Amino acid sequence: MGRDGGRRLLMGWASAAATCGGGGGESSSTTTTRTTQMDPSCPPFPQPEAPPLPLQLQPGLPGLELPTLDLERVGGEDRAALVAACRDLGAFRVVNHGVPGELRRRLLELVKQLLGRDTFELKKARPGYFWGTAALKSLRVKEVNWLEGLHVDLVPGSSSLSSQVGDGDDDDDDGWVPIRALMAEYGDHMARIARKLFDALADELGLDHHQAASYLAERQGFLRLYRYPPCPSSASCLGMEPHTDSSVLSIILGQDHVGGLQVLRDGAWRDVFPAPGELLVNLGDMMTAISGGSYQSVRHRVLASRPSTERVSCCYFAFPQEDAVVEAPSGIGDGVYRPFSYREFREQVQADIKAVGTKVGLSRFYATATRSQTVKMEYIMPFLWGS
Ligand SMILES: O=C(O)CCC(=O)C(=O)O
Ligand SMILES: [Fe+2]
Repeated sequence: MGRDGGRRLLMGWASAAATCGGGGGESSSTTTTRTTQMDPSCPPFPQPEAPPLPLQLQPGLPGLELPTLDLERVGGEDRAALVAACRDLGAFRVVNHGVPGELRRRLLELVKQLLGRDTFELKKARPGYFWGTAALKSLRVKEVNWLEGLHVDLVPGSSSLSSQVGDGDDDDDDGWVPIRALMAEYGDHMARIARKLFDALADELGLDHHQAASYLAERQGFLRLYRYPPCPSSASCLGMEPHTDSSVLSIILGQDHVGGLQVLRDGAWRDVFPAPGELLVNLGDMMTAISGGSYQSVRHRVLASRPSTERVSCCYFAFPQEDAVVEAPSGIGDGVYRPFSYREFREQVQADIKAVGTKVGLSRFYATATRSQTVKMEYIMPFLWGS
Protein backbone atom coordinates (compact mmCIF):
# COMPACT_ATOMS: atom_id res chain seq x y z
CA MET A 1 0.00 0.00 0.00
CA GLY A 2 1.10 3.50 -0.58
CA ARG A 3 1.88 6.12 1.92
CA ASP A 4 0.33 9.18 0.41
CA GLY A 5 -3.38 9.40 0.30
CA GLY A 6 -3.46 11.15 -3.05
CA ARG A 7 -5.80 13.85 -1.90
CA ARG A 8 -5.20 15.96 -4.97
CA LEU A 9 -6.44 13.08 -7.05
CA LEU A 10 -9.68 12.89 -5.25
CA MET A 11 -10.50 16.22 -6.78
CA GLY A 12 -11.11 14.47 -10.06
CA TRP A 13 -13.53 12.07 -8.49
CA ALA A 14 -16.97 13.26 -9.49
CA SER A 15 -18.86 12.41 -6.39
CA ALA A 16 -19.75 13.47 -2.95
CA ALA A 17 -17.41 12.82 -0.11
CA ALA A 18 -18.89 10.20 2.14
CA THR A 19 -19.03 10.36 5.84
CA CYS A 20 -17.30 8.07 8.15
CA GLY A 21 -20.21 7.71 10.46
CA GLY A 22 -23.02 8.41 8.02
CA GLY A 23 -25.57 11.15 8.31
CA GLY A 24 -26.46 14.25 6.42
CA GLY A 25 -25.32 17.80 6.50
CA GLU A 26 -23.07 19.84 4.34
CA SER A 27 -23.37 18.70 0.76
CA SER A 28 -20.97 18.30 -2.10
CA SER A 29 -21.10 20.75 -4.94
CA THR A 30 -21.36 18.05 -7.56
CA THR A 31 -23.89 15.40 -6.81
CA THR A 32 -26.19 13.73 -4.51
CA THR A 33 -25.07 14.68 -1.17
CA ARG A 34 -24.50 12.65 1.75
CA THR A 35 -21.60 14.23 3.20
CA THR A 36 -20.77 15.62 6.46
CA GLN A 37 -17.81 14.84 8.55
CA MET A 38 -19.89 13.69 11.47
CA ASP A 39 -16.73 12.21 12.85
CA PRO A 40 -13.91 14.72 12.54
CA SER A 41 -11.30 11.96 12.83
CA CYS A 42 -12.29 10.54 9.45
CA PRO A 43 -10.59 11.37 6.17
CA PRO A 44 -12.93 12.68 3.49
CA PHE A 45 -13.40 9.38 1.69
CA PRO A 46 -15.07 9.80 -1.68
CA GLN A 47 -17.73 7.53 -3.08
CA PRO A 48 -18.13 6.78 -6.77
CA GLU A 49 -21.23 8.19 -8.36
CA ALA A 50 -22.24 4.90 -9.90
CA PRO A 51 -23.11 2.14 -7.45
CA PRO A 52 -19.93 0.20 -6.75
CA LEU A 53 -19.60 -3.33 -8.04
CA PRO A 54 -20.53 -6.14 -5.67
CA LEU A 55 -17.55 -7.51 -3.83
CA GLN A 56 -17.97 -11.22 -4.58
CA LEU A 57 -18.35 -11.89 -0.91
CA GLN A 58 -19.57 -15.43 -1.44
CA PRO A 59 -21.19 -15.51 1.98
CA GLY A 60 -21.72 -19.26 2.15
CA LEU A 61 -18.05 -20.11 2.29
CA PRO A 62 -16.58 -21.03 5.64
CA GLY A 63 -13.59 -19.15 7.01
CA LEU A 64 -10.24 -20.52 6.01
CA GLU A 65 -8.29 -22.69 8.42
CA LEU A 66 -4.68 -21.61 8.23
CA PRO A 67 -1.78 -23.75 9.39
CA THR A 68 -0.52 -22.75 12.83
CA LEU A 69 3.22 -23.01 13.41
CA ASP A 70 5.26 -22.87 16.57
CA LEU A 71 8.07 -20.36 16.03
CA GLU A 72 10.42 -22.31 18.25
CA ARG A 73 10.06 -25.36 16.04
CA VAL A 74 10.17 -23.96 12.53
CA GLY A 75 13.90 -24.62 12.27
CA GLY A 76 13.41 -28.25 13.33
CA GLU A 77 10.43 -30.50 13.72
CA ASP A 78 7.95 -28.01 12.19
CA ARG A 79 10.07 -27.13 9.17
CA ALA A 80 8.17 -29.46 6.87
CA ALA A 81 4.90 -27.85 7.96
CA LEU A 82 6.37 -24.40 7.34
CA VAL A 83 7.49 -25.35 3.85
CA ALA A 84 4.12 -26.92 3.10
CA ALA A 85 2.35 -23.72 4.16
CA CYS A 86 4.63 -21.64 1.95
CA ARG A 87 4.11 -23.89 -1.07
CA ASP A 88 0.41 -24.22 -0.60
CA LEU A 89 -0.95 -20.74 0.13
CA GLY A 90 1.78 -18.49 1.49
CA ALA A 91 -0.08 -17.62 4.70
CA PHE A 92 0.06 -19.14 8.16
CA ARG A 93 -0.35 -18.30 11.82
CA VAL A 94 2.51 -18.23 14.27
CA VAL A 95 2.26 -19.06 17.97
CA ASN A 96 4.92 -19.16 20.67
CA HIS A 97 6.38 -16.08 19.00
CA GLY A 98 7.59 -14.41 22.19
CA VAL A 99 5.89 -11.04 21.66
CA PRO A 100 4.43 -10.20 25.08
CA GLY A 101 0.66 -9.88 25.17
CA GLU A 102 0.92 -6.60 27.01
CA LEU A 103 3.10 -5.11 24.26
CA ARG A 104 0.64 -6.21 21.57
CA ARG A 105 -2.30 -4.87 23.51
CA ARG A 106 -0.67 -1.50 24.19
CA LEU A 107 0.43 -1.10 20.60
CA LEU A 108 -3.04 -1.72 19.19
CA GLU A 109 -4.58 0.50 21.82
CA LEU A 110 -2.22 3.30 20.87
CA VAL A 111 -2.94 2.89 17.17
CA LYS A 112 -6.61 3.17 18.00
CA GLN A 113 -6.12 6.27 20.05
CA LEU A 114 -3.75 8.05 17.72
CA LEU A 115 -5.68 7.42 14.55
CA GLY A 116 -9.15 7.40 16.06
CA ARG A 117 -8.84 10.27 18.47
CA ASP A 118 -7.22 13.12 16.56
CA THR A 119 -9.05 15.05 13.92
CA PHE A 120 -8.22 14.39 10.30
CA GLU A 121 -6.93 17.95 10.05
CA LEU A 122 -4.37 17.23 12.75
CA LYS A 123 -3.42 13.79 11.50
CA LYS A 124 -2.85 14.79 7.91
CA ALA A 125 0.05 16.97 9.02
CA ARG A 126 1.86 14.03 10.62
CA PRO A 127 4.82 12.65 8.66
CA GLY A 128 3.98 9.18 7.42
CA TYR A 129 0.21 9.65 7.63
CA PHE A 130 -1.76 8.38 4.65
CA TRP A 131 -5.33 7.50 3.83
CA GLY A 132 -7.34 6.07 0.96
CA THR A 133 -5.72 4.53 -2.09
CA ALA A 134 -2.25 5.43 -3.25
CA ALA A 135 -3.12 4.42 -6.81
CA LEU A 136 -5.83 7.05 -7.01
CA LYS A 137 -3.37 8.93 -9.16
CA SER A 138 -5.02 7.04 -11.93
CA LEU A 139 -8.68 7.87 -12.29
CA ARG A 140 -9.19 4.36 -13.55
CA VAL A 141 -8.99 3.09 -10.02
CA LYS A 142 -12.50 2.18 -9.11
CA GLU A 143 -12.27 1.47 -5.42
CA VAL A 144 -11.14 3.64 -2.63
CA ASN A 145 -9.55 1.94 0.31
CA TRP A 146 -11.51 2.76 3.40
CA LEU A 147 -8.50 3.08 5.63
CA GLU A 148 -6.01 5.44 7.10
CA GLY A 149 -2.60 4.71 8.51
CA LEU A 150 0.82 5.68 9.58
CA HIS A 151 4.01 4.50 7.92
CA VAL A 152 6.90 4.01 10.35
CA ASP A 153 10.46 3.21 9.29
CA LEU A 154 12.31 1.06 11.78
CA VAL A 155 15.90 1.55 10.71
CA PRO A 156 17.85 1.57 13.96
CA GLY A 157 19.15 5.00 14.83
CA SER A 158 17.42 6.54 11.84
CA SER A 159 15.86 9.89 12.29
CA SER A 160 12.72 8.81 10.47
CA LEU A 161 11.11 7.21 13.47
CA SER A 162 11.95 10.26 15.54
CA SER A 163 10.64 12.67 12.97
CA GLN A 164 7.41 10.77 12.73
CA VAL A 165 6.61 10.42 16.37
CA GLY A 166 8.74 12.98 18.13
CA ASP A 167 12.32 12.91 19.35
CA GLY A 168 11.68 11.95 22.92
CA ASP A 169 12.44 15.18 24.68
CA ASP A 170 9.68 17.26 23.26
CA ASP A 171 7.16 18.97 25.44
CA ASP A 172 4.28 18.60 23.06
CA ASP A 173 3.55 15.03 23.91
CA ASP A 174 0.06 14.75 22.56
CA GLY A 175 0.15 10.99 22.60
CA TRP A 176 2.70 10.28 19.86
CA VAL A 177 5.79 10.08 22.00
CA PRO A 178 5.06 6.89 23.93
CA ILE A 179 4.37 4.99 20.77
CA ARG A 180 7.94 5.52 19.58
CA ALA A 181 9.37 3.28 22.28
CA LEU A 182 6.65 0.74 21.75
CA MET A 183 7.22 0.59 18.04
CA ALA A 184 10.96 0.21 18.44
CA GLU A 185 10.42 -2.64 20.89
CA TYR A 186 7.80 -4.23 18.68
CA GLY A 187 10.05 -3.78 15.63
CA ASP A 188 12.83 -5.74 17.37
CA HIS A 189 10.45 -8.62 17.89
CA MET A 190 9.34 -8.48 14.27
CA ALA A 191 12.93 -8.56 13.03
CA ARG A 192 13.67 -11.53 15.25
CA ILE A 193 10.63 -13.47 14.04
CA ALA A 194 11.25 -12.64 10.38
CA ARG A 195 14.84 -13.81 10.67
CA LYS A 196 13.88 -17.06 12.30
CA LEU A 197 11.26 -17.88 9.69
CA PHE A 198 13.48 -16.84 6.82
CA ASP A 199 16.51 -18.80 8.04
CA ALA A 200 14.43 -21.96 8.15
CA LEU A 201 13.32 -21.37 4.57
CA ALA A 202 16.80 -20.33 3.43
CA ASP A 203 18.14 -23.60 4.80
CA GLU A 204 15.48 -25.53 2.98
CA LEU A 205 16.25 -23.72 -0.28
CA GLY A 206 19.98 -24.19 0.18
CA LEU A 207 20.80 -20.46 0.14
CA ASP A 208 24.35 -19.65 1.11
CA HIS A 209 25.24 -17.41 4.01
CA HIS A 210 25.58 -14.30 1.87
CA GLN A 211 22.21 -14.84 0.19
CA ALA A 212 20.49 -15.57 3.49
CA ALA A 213 21.85 -12.28 4.84
CA SER A 214 21.14 -10.07 1.85
CA TYR A 215 17.75 -11.47 0.87
CA LEU A 216 16.29 -10.41 4.19
CA ALA A 217 17.24 -7.02 5.58
CA GLU A 218 14.92 -7.55 8.51
CA ARG A 219 16.16 -4.59 10.52
CA GLN A 220 15.32 -2.22 7.70
CA GLY A 221 11.73 -3.31 7.59
CA PHE A 222 8.91 -0.93 8.28
CA LEU A 223 5.63 -0.89 10.14
CA ARG A 224 2.28 0.28 8.95
CA LEU A 225 -0.32 1.05 11.53
CA TYR A 226 -3.82 0.90 10.10
CA ARG A 227 -7.24 2.03 11.14
CA TYR A 228 -10.21 0.86 9.10
CA PRO A 229 -12.83 3.36 10.28
CA PRO A 230 -16.54 2.56 10.36
CA CYS A 231 -17.86 2.66 6.82
CA PRO A 232 -21.51 3.45 6.06
CA SER A 233 -21.40 1.41 2.83
CA SER A 234 -19.33 -1.47 4.10
CA ALA A 235 -21.10 -4.00 1.88
CA SER A 236 -19.69 -2.40 -1.23
CA CYS A 237 -16.41 -0.82 -0.16
CA LEU A 238 -13.08 -2.31 0.64
CA GLY A 239 -10.77 -1.50 3.50
CA MET A 240 -7.83 -2.50 1.36
CA GLU A 241 -7.92 -3.58 -2.27
CA PRO A 242 -6.76 -7.07 -3.35
CA HIS A 243 -3.00 -7.32 -3.58
CA THR A 244 0.06 -9.37 -2.87
CA ASP A 245 2.69 -7.81 -0.66
CA SER A 246 5.97 -6.84 -2.29
CA SER A 247 7.91 -7.89 0.80
CA VAL A 248 9.83 -11.06 1.55
CA LEU A 249 7.35 -11.62 4.32
CA SER A 250 4.84 -9.58 6.27
CA ILE A 251 3.65 -10.09 9.82
CA ILE A 252 0.18 -8.88 10.77
CA LEU A 253 -1.02 -8.12 14.23
CA GLY A 254 -4.78 -7.62 14.03
CA GLN A 255 -7.18 -6.34 16.57
CA ASP A 256 -8.47 -9.31 18.49
CA HIS A 257 -12.08 -10.22 17.70
CA VAL A 258 -12.45 -7.91 14.69
CA GLY A 259 -12.24 -9.70 11.36
CA GLY A 260 -12.09 -8.33 7.84
CA LEU A 261 -8.97 -9.87 6.35
CA GLN A 262 -9.62 -12.27 3.46
CA VAL A 263 -7.34 -14.37 1.32
CA LEU A 264 -7.95 -15.68 -2.17
CA ARG A 265 -8.11 -19.45 -2.16
CA ASP A 266 -8.98 -21.43 -5.29
CA GLY A 267 -10.56 -18.37 -6.85
CA ALA A 268 -12.78 -17.49 -3.86
CA TRP A 269 -12.33 -14.91 -1.12
CA ARG A 270 -12.21 -16.57 2.27
CA ASP A 271 -12.30 -14.98 5.70
CA VAL A 272 -9.28 -15.25 7.91
CA PHE A 273 -10.71 -15.16 11.40
CA PRO A 274 -8.94 -13.17 14.05
CA ALA A 275 -7.11 -15.45 16.44
CA PRO A 276 -6.26 -13.68 19.67
CA GLY A 277 -2.62 -13.93 20.59
CA GLU A 278 -1.46 -15.18 17.22
CA LEU A 279 0.45 -13.41 14.52
CA LEU A 280 -0.38 -13.90 10.89
CA VAL A 281 2.39 -14.23 8.32
CA ASN A 282 1.95 -13.55 4.61
CA LEU A 283 4.67 -14.36 2.13
CA GLY A 284 5.37 -11.57 -0.31
CA ASP A 285 6.55 -11.35 -3.90
CA MET A 286 10.22 -11.30 -2.99
CA MET A 287 9.92 -14.68 -1.31
CA THR A 288 8.27 -16.05 -4.43
CA ALA A 289 11.21 -14.79 -6.49
CA ILE A 290 13.83 -16.08 -4.04
CA SER A 291 12.22 -19.51 -4.14
CA GLY A 292 11.92 -19.54 -7.93
CA GLY A 293 8.14 -19.62 -7.69
CA SER A 294 8.03 -22.53 -5.23
CA TYR A 295 6.54 -20.43 -2.43
CA GLN A 296 3.40 -18.37 -2.93
CA SER A 297 2.81 -14.72 -2.24
CA VAL A 298 -0.76 -14.82 -1.05
CA ARG A 299 -3.38 -12.54 -2.57
CA HIS A 300 -5.41 -10.85 0.15
CA ARG A 301 -7.67 -7.90 0.89
CA VAL A 302 -9.46 -6.30 3.82
CA LEU A 303 -13.20 -5.62 3.94
CA ALA A 304 -14.33 -2.18 5.02
CA SER A 305 -15.38 -1.99 8.65
CA ARG A 306 -19.10 -2.19 9.32
CA PRO A 307 -20.77 1.02 10.50
CA SER A 308 -20.54 0.11 14.17
CA THR A 309 -17.06 -1.40 14.22
CA GLU A 310 -13.56 -0.37 13.45
CA ARG A 311 -10.49 -2.45 12.92
CA VAL A 312 -6.92 -1.58 13.72
CA SER A 313 -3.90 -3.58 12.72
CA CYS A 314 -0.16 -3.28 12.76
CA CYS A 315 1.78 -4.78 9.87
CA TYR A 316 5.50 -5.32 9.61
CA PHE A 317 7.12 -5.71 6.19
CA ALA A 318 10.62 -7.11 5.61
CA PHE A 319 12.48 -6.69 2.31
CA PRO A 320 15.77 -7.77 0.76
CA GLN A 321 18.65 -5.34 0.77
CA GLU A 322 17.75 -2.79 -1.84
CA ASP A 323 20.43 -3.73 -4.39
CA ALA A 324 20.89 -7.42 -3.65
CA VAL A 325 20.32 -9.38 -6.83
CA VAL A 326 17.54 -11.83 -6.09
CA GLU A 327 17.92 -15.15 -7.84
CA ALA A 328 16.64 -18.61 -6.91
CA PRO A 329 19.32 -21.24 -6.31
CA SER A 330 20.03 -23.33 -9.38
CA GLY A 331 17.75 -26.32 -9.69
CA ILE A 332 14.91 -24.50 -7.94
CA GLY A 333 12.23 -22.98 -10.11
CA ASP A 334 14.22 -23.49 -13.31
CA GLY A 335 14.86 -19.84 -13.98
CA VAL A 336 11.25 -18.71 -13.85
CA TYR A 337 12.30 -15.17 -12.99
CA ARG A 338 15.23 -13.26 -14.30
CA PRO A 339 17.63 -11.95 -11.65
CA PHE A 340 16.56 -8.55 -10.35
CA SER A 341 16.95 -6.36 -7.31
CA TYR A 342 14.24 -5.17 -4.99
CA ARG A 343 15.01 -1.63 -6.10
CA GLU A 344 14.15 -2.60 -9.71
CA PHE A 345 10.98 -4.28 -8.54
CA ARG A 346 9.86 -1.30 -6.51
CA GLU A 347 10.53 1.10 -9.37
CA GLN A 348 8.59 -1.14 -11.77
CA VAL A 349 5.64 -1.28 -9.38
CA GLN A 350 5.61 2.49 -9.11
CA ALA A 351 5.82 2.87 -12.90
CA ASP A 352 2.93 0.41 -13.40
CA ILE A 353 0.74 2.11 -10.85
CA LYS A 354 1.37 5.38 -12.60
CA ALA A 355 0.68 3.94 -16.05
CA VAL A 356 -2.23 1.57 -15.46
CA GLY A 357 -3.35 2.29 -11.90
CA THR A 358 -2.36 -1.06 -10.45
CA LYS A 359 0.60 -3.16 -9.50
CA VAL A 360 1.45 -5.75 -12.15
CA GLY A 361 4.04 -7.42 -9.95
CA LEU A 362 6.25 -10.41 -10.49
CA SER A 363 5.03 -11.26 -13.97
CA ARG A 364 7.12 -8.30 -15.10
CA PHE A 365 10.19 -10.30 -14.17
CA TYR A 366 9.57 -13.58 -15.90
CA ALA A 367 12.69 -14.86 -17.58
CA THR A 368 11.05 -15.33 -20.97
CA ALA A 369 9.38 -12.46 -22.78
CA THR A 370 6.51 -14.54 -24.14
CA ARG A 371 5.44 -15.77 -20.77
CA SER A 372 5.86 -12.33 -19.33
CA GLN A 373 3.67 -10.83 -22.01
CA THR A 374 0.85 -13.31 -21.49
CA VAL A 375 0.62 -13.14 -17.75
CA LYS A 376 1.06 -9.42 -17.69
CA MET A 377 -2.04 -8.92 -19.78
CA GLU A 378 -4.02 -11.29 -17.58
CA TYR A 379 -3.31 -8.99 -14.71
CA ILE A 380 -3.94 -5.76 -16.49
CA MET A 381 -6.97 -6.42 -18.65
CA PRO A 382 -9.51 -7.34 -15.98
CA PHE A 383 -8.57 -4.19 -14.23
CA LEU A 384 -9.00 -1.99 -17.27
CA TRP A 385 -12.28 -3.65 -18.15
CA GLY A 386 -13.58 -3.41 -14.65
CA SER A 387 -14.17 -7.12 -14.12
O1 LIG B 1 -4.54 -4.77 7.93
C1 LIG B 1 -4.36 -5.91 7.56
O2 LIG B 1 -4.73 -6.89 8.21
C2 LIG B 1 -3.68 -6.22 6.25
C3 LIG B 1 -2.87 -5.11 5.69
C4 LIG B 1 -2.17 -5.49 4.43
O3 LIG B 1 -2.50 -6.43 3.78
C5 LIG B 1 -1.04 -4.67 3.93
O4 LIG B 1 -0.73 -3.66 4.53
O5 LIG B 1 -0.43 -5.04 2.93
FE1 LIG C 1 -0.98 -6.89 2.37
